[in-house]
Amino acid sequence: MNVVLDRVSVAVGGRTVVHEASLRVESGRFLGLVGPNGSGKSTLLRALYRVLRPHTGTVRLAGDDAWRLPPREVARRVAVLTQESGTDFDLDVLDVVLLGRLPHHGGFGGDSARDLALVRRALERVGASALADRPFAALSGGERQRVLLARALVQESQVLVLDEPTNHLDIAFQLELMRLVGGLGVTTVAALHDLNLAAAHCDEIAVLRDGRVTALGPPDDVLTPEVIHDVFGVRAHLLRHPVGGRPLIAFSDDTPVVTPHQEHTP
Ligand SMILES: Nc1ncnc2c1ncn2[C@@H]1O[C@H](COP(=O)(O)OP(=O)(O)OP(=O)(O)O)[C@@H](O)[C@H]1O
Repeated sequence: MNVVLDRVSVAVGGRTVVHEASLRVESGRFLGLVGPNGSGKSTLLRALYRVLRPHTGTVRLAGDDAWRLPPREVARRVAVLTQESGTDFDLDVLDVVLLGRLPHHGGFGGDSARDLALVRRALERVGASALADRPFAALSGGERQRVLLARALVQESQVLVLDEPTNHLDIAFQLELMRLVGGLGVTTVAALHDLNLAAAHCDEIAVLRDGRVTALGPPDDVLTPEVIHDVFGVRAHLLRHPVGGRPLIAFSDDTPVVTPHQEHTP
């Protein structure tokens, strides 16, 4: 299922924070959204998964305007893993993951043997089977993140939206999550802070700056030292990963601390 954003502008708190953003993610491709804090990544994603209505532009899922589709249909098409995904559930882990099946049912009580089998399998895939009967609220940040990924997996959607999915995760599970998501074959849009994870796993990268898409393309074309310096205000060196040759970015701390909006003096 392809995802197309066409000149999407979104305002929050009376201020436009995403300006005419256009993106196209082909079916099964993985787009990474990178950019400084406050550049509008989460806001753009919220417009995509139908939480914040753009004031101009369109979001299309397989050609259909996401804001004209019934919310349940969007929930069937798009699974979301965000930072704020329900940290206040008063439910056991198994039930939290079962919530991912809701878009496929009329409400609670529709859990079938297939649903439970999907939930068990998803918990296994994210290495969280042992947590199944624990209260969700009592889990660590990384354990919660795994469970919420399992919830997204059981949704069996064709589009996956991830907002800083590797937050809280140990390095092994960061890599596992990216590998797992990359192997699902679903269209994925992920806001990522780790440029090396983005370079290693994304088919394409969109760089947001002040709510505008300033660069878009394959990691090799986009994650250049020039773009990184321009957007993040840090000096970067482009290396090659010894295994596979993907871009590997090393940062130097010999640049003065500046915000990307300030003038840089050479
Ligand atoms: N509910 C809100 N009310 C007012 N302003 C908001 C709200 N949500 C976000 N903003 C502002 O919109 C801008 C974009 O925020 P957003 O969370 O989309 O950025 P981000 O790129 O995801 O940031 P980060 O990397 O820090 O998570 C920021 O200036 C933020 O302060």
